[in-house]
Amino acid sequence: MTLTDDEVDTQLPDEWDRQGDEIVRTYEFDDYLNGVSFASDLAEIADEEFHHPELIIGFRSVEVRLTSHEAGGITDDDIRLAELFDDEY
Ligand SMILES: C[C@H](O)[C@H](O)[C@H]1CNC2=NC(N)=NC(=O)C2=N1
Repeated sequence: MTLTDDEVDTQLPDEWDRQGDEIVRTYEFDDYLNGVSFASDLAEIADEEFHHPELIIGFRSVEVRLTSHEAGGITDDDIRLAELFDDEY
């Protein structure tokens, strides 16, 4: 279920980092409300996919953290969501 370290390294989209059992990207915006709107867009995608990130909304940024809680690590679901989120940005 969880990906191997090599699989994570090769499948992780370019702008994302691995931090332990999570993959992380921080998206930057020109103003606060654009970030909030983007976070809301991601929430819609997450609900459709039934796989939910942690979203940290900053002044002009949205930090996105993905992990697969039930599997206890990083899975294909996390990689898929990262790609869908990048398409939304
Ligand atoms: C019951 C469990 O919460 C659900 O199966 C889904 C909901 N969204 C989820 N989101 C994430 N990130 N990991 C999960 O394991 C997960 N499980």
